[in-house]
Amino acid sequence: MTTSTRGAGKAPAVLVLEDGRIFRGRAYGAVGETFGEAVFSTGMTGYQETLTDPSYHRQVVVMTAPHVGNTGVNDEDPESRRIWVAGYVVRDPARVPSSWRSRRTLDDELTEQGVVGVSGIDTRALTRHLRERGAMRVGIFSGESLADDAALLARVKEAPQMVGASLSAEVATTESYVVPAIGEKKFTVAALDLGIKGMTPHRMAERGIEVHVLPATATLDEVYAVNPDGFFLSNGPGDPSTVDLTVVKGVLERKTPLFGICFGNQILGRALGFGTYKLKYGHRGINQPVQDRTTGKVEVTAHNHGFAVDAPLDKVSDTAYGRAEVSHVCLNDQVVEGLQLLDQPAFSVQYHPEAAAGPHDAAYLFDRFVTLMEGQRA
Ligand SMILES: NC(=O)CC[C@H](N)C(=O)O
Repeated sequence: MTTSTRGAGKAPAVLVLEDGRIFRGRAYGAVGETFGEAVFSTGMTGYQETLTDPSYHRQVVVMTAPHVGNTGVNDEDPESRRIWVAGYVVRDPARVPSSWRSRRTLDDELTEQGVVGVSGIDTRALTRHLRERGAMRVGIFSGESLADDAALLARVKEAPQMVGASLSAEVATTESYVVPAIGEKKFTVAALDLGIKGMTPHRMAERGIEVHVLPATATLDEVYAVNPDGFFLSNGPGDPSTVDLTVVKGVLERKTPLFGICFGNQILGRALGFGTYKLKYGHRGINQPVQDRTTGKVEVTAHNHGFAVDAPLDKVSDTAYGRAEVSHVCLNDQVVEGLQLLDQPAFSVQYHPEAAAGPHDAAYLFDRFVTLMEGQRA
């Protein structure tokens, strides 16, 4: 969806929302044009992790934090091999980054990777607009010879919608690979890569898990070929209603311990027979309060989701795989943030316990997965 050229960093740029609202600023990163779904992230830090999270594929991310790029770009924090956001919107980019880890400026990195952005616009007004009207399609256009606004708006209206988009295959690995356990190997996990972040297998490896990361298209036979103690469903971009449920249902039938994160939670939900729906503007950021309904504890958590599971909060549901309940809920809006099965070892969360970036409150969920795998062996 993106075409771009290098250089001309301060060219005029225009951001056009599909409802006709327009913001004018200056080019940030590559000069050119791009289209996607406009969403906002409330994370004050962690922009490298956000940019490289494959779940942001086809989304134009608006940063509510007014200063972005202050710590530059380092080689340690990316969550995948490239930047995935379709476009980037900031108020006031840092001109001089400062960090002992910084290797280059964020502007240079965006330019290098051909990511079209815009700076110098009122991101607070834009965020309030998206909050009131909901996430919607957007285009960013920059360069010296911009077409008139009506022509740009017509192009935005031709861009694809997020509802109905099947995107995992565009971001996931095509070859399986192994992330070795750190220290003594205790378990083997088959992880379906629907757009996995690098920190996720690392969090498992830290707990003695050897993680076999499999392409999104892996079959049930390929999952069981690695002789897994557990099965993991990753985060990922797109609409969960487009995902084929054959593999996850096969895993549930065999009662293999299962853990899912974000897209994985939505897929587990659908496999259990719950619906998924699009939130008005979603949850993105690293400061979202979630209650674990099992313990009553509240965690501050990292989120990036535009869809959610439609499951009853007030009762246990009977599913094809036994009883299921909502284990976690977002305290801002009562959105379902986790599911657990009561008759077999399977659970998932809608948010990001791998915490890259984000607070580490939810790290215990990886320990829960280990406990389920231990229970299955005992
Ligand atoms: N981070 C994710 O896994 C996102 C899941 C899904 N694409 C959503 O937007 O809700």
